[in-house]
Amino acid sequence: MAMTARNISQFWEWGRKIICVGRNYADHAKELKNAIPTEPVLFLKPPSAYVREGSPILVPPYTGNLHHEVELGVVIGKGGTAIPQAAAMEHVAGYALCLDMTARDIQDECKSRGLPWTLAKAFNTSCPVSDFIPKERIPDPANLNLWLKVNEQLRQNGSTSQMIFSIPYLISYISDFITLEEGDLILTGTPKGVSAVQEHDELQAGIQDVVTMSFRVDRQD
Ligand SMILES: O=C([O-])CC(=O)C(=O)O
Ligand SMILES: [Mg+2]
Repeated sequence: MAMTARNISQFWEWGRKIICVGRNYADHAKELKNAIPTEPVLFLKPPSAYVREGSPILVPPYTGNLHHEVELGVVIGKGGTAIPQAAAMEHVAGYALCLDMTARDIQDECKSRGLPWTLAKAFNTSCPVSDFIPKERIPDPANLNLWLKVNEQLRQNGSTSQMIFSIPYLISYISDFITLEEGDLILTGTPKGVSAVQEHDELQAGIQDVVTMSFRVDRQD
């Protein structure tokens, strides 16, 4: 069989890790009554969390409060450990619009019991992802409008200029502890406006004039 070169524009098929940053927007930290972090809050999703347009977001049977979180995803093109902030953008191949689907009731229970967020954040279809956006199409990732609608109603509308920790800072910080590899994805946190979704809802999200995507919500059988 002929070897075919892997194409970064299908990074979700590579089986690489998804590193998520939490509480990176003060307005979202406040709406959930969390303190403003002094260091990035990190958690992971497995690559089995990816879902692409055309397939539904599945509500796990154990949650009664599934939330949307619209986020800018940063796709790593060149791996590294202890990457200095000044070189961080050289490690970026591009971007993707992502949702960090969250079982909020399970997360609340995990928080109160001091347990990890895995079942709240890492279940199948917890990471809907848009087409790959090459880096050249987003010259200033620190000034992008992100929005999300549920059944045509605007729920989230924020700007990446509100991030507490910048993309270069996050790449540098994460790579001090977790080696970044080509094809990894960093979810950079959500602005305010998170809310519950139900079976049969239609979610639409976009990055200003760059990309839009839509997903239907279904119940898991
Ligand atoms: O669950 C949370 O609120 C943390 C998080 O992912 C975010 O801020 O994007
Ligand atoms: Mg999030």
